[in-house]
Amino acid sequence: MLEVRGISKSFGGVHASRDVTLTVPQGGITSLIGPNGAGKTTLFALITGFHRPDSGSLAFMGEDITGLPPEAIARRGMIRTFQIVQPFAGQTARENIAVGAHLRLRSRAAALARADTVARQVGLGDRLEMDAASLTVAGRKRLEVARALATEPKLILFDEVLAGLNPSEIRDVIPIIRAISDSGVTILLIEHVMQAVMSLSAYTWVLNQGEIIAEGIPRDVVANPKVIEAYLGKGMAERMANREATRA
Ligand SMILES: Nc1ncnc2c1ncn2[C@@H]1O[C@H](COP(=O)(O)OP(=O)(O)OP(=O)(O)O)[C@@H](O)[C@H]1O
Repeated sequence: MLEVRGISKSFGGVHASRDVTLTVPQGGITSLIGPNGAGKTTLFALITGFHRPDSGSLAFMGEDITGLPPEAIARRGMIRTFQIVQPFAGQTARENIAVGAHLRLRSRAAALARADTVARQVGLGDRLEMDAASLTVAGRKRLEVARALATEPKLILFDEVLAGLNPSEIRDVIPIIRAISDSGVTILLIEHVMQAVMSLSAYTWVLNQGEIIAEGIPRDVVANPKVIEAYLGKGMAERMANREATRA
């Protein structure tokens, strides 16, 4: 569905993406993990046209999308969410979600009706009249998901939709993500909450310093010494390996 081929991007001397190649299959949920600063958000921004790659190419649904702006990519059916949700203050949750719906619907009434439908899908049906700025963090995260869904995407890139939520809020949102996937929308998520990565995603790529260092089913990937080293640092990874060896 999405093919990322040899994408690289530097900011000054920082190689935020180094020759990243991956293919997201149609249907289901896959994920992108990696320590802070690994280049996950940058890769989302490159895929969805917010940054231009220095080299490499992107194809979505079999068509080249390299260099297209975000709106053109969204029209083709690929949308991202943002880690920091910034709703339009002074507008209701319904109006905020309708902004997404306007990508495909010109009529105000149709966009507002679509907003109502997706708000119910994400459990915001009872907060449509609230000023979006007064939503809680969990409410804002749902709003961001709804705004993306309102664009009628084929593929959604979720950037840490669970960040900042408490365990019970996370438990509430996981079934919503699963239901979106079951409705036929393909999902690629960036997530630090490992429990969610393990329970939701069928396949994961691990980024470190802009590079993919491992990929596979999450259970195997989190046991990979290279991945443990990337998260914990070399010293800690070696100590863990020694402890395992002593136990065996
Ligand atoms: N616009 C930019 N200008 C300069 N440097 C940038 C820019 N965007 C990202 N970077 C740098 O690129 C690297 C990757 O950052 P990125 O935000 O993609 O990582 P991340 O894996 O999403 O991190 P986190 O998990 O903390 O959100 C970092 O070193 C960051 O400082």
